[in-house]
Amino acid sequence: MNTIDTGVAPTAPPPDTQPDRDIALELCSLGKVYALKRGMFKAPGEIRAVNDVSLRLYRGETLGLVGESGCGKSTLAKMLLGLLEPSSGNVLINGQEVDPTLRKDNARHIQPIFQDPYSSLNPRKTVSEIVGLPLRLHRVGSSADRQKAVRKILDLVGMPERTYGQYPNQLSGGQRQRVAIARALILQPDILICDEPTSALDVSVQAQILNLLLDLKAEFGLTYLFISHDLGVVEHLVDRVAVMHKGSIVELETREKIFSAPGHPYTRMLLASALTPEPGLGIPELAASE
Ligand SMILES: Nc1ncnc2c1ncn2[C@@H]1O[C@H](COP(=O)(O)OP(=O)(O)OP(=O)(O)O)[C@@H](O)[C@H]1O
Repeated sequence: MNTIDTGVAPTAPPPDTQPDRDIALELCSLGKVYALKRGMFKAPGEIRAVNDVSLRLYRGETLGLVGESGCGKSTLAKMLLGLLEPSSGNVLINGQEVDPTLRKDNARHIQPIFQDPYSSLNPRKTVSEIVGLPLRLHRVGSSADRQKAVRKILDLVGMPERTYGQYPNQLSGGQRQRVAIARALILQPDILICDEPTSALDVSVQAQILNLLLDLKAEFGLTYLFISHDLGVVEHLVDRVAVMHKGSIVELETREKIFSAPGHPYTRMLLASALTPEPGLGIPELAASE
């Protein structure tokens, strides 16, 4: 997507308070400033990548986070996962503050699915080793229990048994993403951070993976933060949408409201500039198998 300059200064949406709902993930005035070193052509400085973001993910919902490239989506995701320390504010998972030094503990509650399954899978490990590794690291069960759990989850994500001993380079793109999903789920987290999980895949495979994510959410009652610049995909998947612009959330509304009556000028420009979804992304009807 091209850079859009609306000339509109980000303004915070009204506070998100739904007192009767259980909060899975809460971001409190989260900020990240990257320091820039002096280069040959540039003076030292800083980039405010995420600016005072407060958001709640209610248990069982899918919240879409949309915005053009460079608006701070991945920086935000990394802070939620404890992969990057916030410059200000904090993150609460199930009411507990995330401590970036306790990444292993966080991993039991929140897991990522990234855009490129190839680079996120260890090329020297087999499918079952990759999926079983979190269980070994967390010392869950006996070796036999772990093998059973790995087979169960691989079956659930639609991986054929013949692939269990294969390496990532022997798999299709869609299969690699299925393995990444199985690995994300093996510790039974409550929350998945899906950062552009289908944008590296062919359109037909995208739909299968999105269907799979929908099925898994229903089966395990998961909460998703679904980060995407593809508004066509977001419209099919999410309950609410947070629109991010220049590091700030400028609008947070239900999917219906965002797509039928967007309130912020930036949201309107984003929708106007979005490409029409490609044919074949009528997600619910497509089969979830490869
Ligand atoms: N490690 C870093 N050091 C300095 N600046 C960074 C670093 N990582 C990201 N940035 C800058 O922070 C801003 C937000 O980047 P980020 O990757 O979070 O955006 P994004 O919305 O995820 O973009 P994309 O959709 O292209 O991945 C950008 O201006 C980017 O150049």
